Amino acid sequence: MAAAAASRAVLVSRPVTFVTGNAKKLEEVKSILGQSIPFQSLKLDLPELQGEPEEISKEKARLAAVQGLPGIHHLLCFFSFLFIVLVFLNDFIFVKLLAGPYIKWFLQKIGHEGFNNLLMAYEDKSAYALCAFSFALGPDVEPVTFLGKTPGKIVPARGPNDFGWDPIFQPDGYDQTYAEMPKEEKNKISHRSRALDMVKSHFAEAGYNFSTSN
Ligand SMILES: O=P(O)(O)OP(=O)(O)OP(=O)(O)OC[C@H]1O[C@@H](n2cnc3c(O)ncnc32)[C@H](O)[C@@H]1O
Ligand SMILES: [Mg+2]
Repeated sequence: MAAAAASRAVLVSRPVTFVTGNAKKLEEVKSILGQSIPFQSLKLDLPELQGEPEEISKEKARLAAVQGLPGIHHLLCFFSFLFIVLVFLNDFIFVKLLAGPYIKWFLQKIGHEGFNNLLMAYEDKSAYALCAFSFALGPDVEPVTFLGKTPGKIVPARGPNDFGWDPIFQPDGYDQTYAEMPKEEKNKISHRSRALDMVKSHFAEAGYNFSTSN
């Protein structure tokens, strides 16, 4: 497979652009990717779209490639998106009202406690964290999407409150919330690291060969 990748190696002279305005996400992506994929970050004011995770992520990558960096061809660009999707009741409409693309707004308005209060009536507090990265080679190329998922449940907040819903998400098989875990531990099992593992494999298979100075 290495030989196959080498025979179609693509020389990339620019680092990948990771589109985010969230410093905590950036910190995690830096530590998960290490030196494996050279990237720079860019904050773009993109709309928080609604719909299915994969579609939202792809559309944001398209918008980023077209609006964010006009005139640059062969641009490499990521976009990440994050969801907690509650799976109790199997009631998808309810689920979508409570979570997914609305999580940011929801957290701002009602906080961790409000989120838990809403779920009080339901015994099953199952949830999963989902991360979507869409990678666009340029404005005219269909983005490719990678989804990473970590199952768990929603619990009353525990641990430092410095990153979104980390204090109320406890992954399956752990007695700590994401917020209570050491960062390296979260990064081993998180939705984000699972999606980035797929990104890394994709890059290796595509034979991207970076020749950037940073
Ligand atoms: O869209 P960008 O600019 O990347 O930054 P954002 O803060 O809007 O990030 P998302 O749309 O991905 O995330 C929606 C919400 O989920 C939160 N969030 C994202 N990843 C998280 C994680 O791993 N743990 C806890 N909260 C997270 C984040 O703080 C937001 O409140
Ligand atoms: Mg966002």
